[in-house]
Amino acid sequence: MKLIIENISKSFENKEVLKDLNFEFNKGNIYALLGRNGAGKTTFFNILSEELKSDEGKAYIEINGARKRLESTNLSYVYSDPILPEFLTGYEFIKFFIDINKDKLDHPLLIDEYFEIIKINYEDRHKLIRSYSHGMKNKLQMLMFVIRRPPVILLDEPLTSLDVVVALEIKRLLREIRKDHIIIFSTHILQLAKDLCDEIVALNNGKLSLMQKELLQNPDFEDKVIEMLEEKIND
Ligand SMILES: Nc1ncnc2c1ncn2[C@@H]1O[C@H](COP(=O)(O)OP(=O)(O)OP(=O)(O)O)[C@@H](O)[C@H]1O
Repeated sequence: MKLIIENISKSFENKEVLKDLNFEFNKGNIYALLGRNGAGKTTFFNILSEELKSDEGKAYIEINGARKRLESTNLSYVYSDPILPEFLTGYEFIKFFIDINKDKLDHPLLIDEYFEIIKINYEDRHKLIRSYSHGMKNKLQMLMFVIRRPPVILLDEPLTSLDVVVALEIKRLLREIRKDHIIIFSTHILQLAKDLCDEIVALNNGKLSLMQKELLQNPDFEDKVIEMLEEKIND
């Protein structure tokens, strides 16, 4: 399975943010998407999830050699600022989410079993989402891909608001499911990229480029990445 990016460009007014992106992401890998503030990482994710239209170019998904347009149903998108129905309880929301997706789910777990995975306790499950902390909302968003297991999972700075225990559990979960998915993870935390990711992709000057894998093993990893991002932005 592959996620294929072909000639994607996007400008806002006269600012060219994404410049003719071409790239292939492969199943079984967790990709760290690195870039400076304002490099266009969220814009790229918004285009993949069809929340934003590209000016040019398209994304495709190739499964068993058959290629089709990437659709929002092929992916789960975990936003850095969770967007959830605040007027429902966590439990009501997950029940609703399972109901609307039930035709697509293979052996779904019980609602409470899902909450066990993300360690939201019994009492909190029945509170309004409005009262949840940022980290709890983030965990609830994560459940959406845990339940639905779509081919492509996009995570926009998701672990920063999670406590260390839950962050570790989510990392474990991502490692466990990676073999069946394409996971792209935007982060500014270089140590996290090093810990969790198989490949590093830089978004710089509107272009995507794969960094050398050996960089992950390099003891000066952080310095090298910073150097690379600085160099590219000054080109
Ligand atoms: N809807 C919009 N209208 C105008 N400009 C926008 C819009 N969305 C994004 N931009 C601009 O596009 C550029 C890329 O923004 P984007 O949020 O994609 O960057 P990012 O890499 O996710 O940044 P960060 O790491 O700071 O979250 C920025 O200059 C931003 O101001």
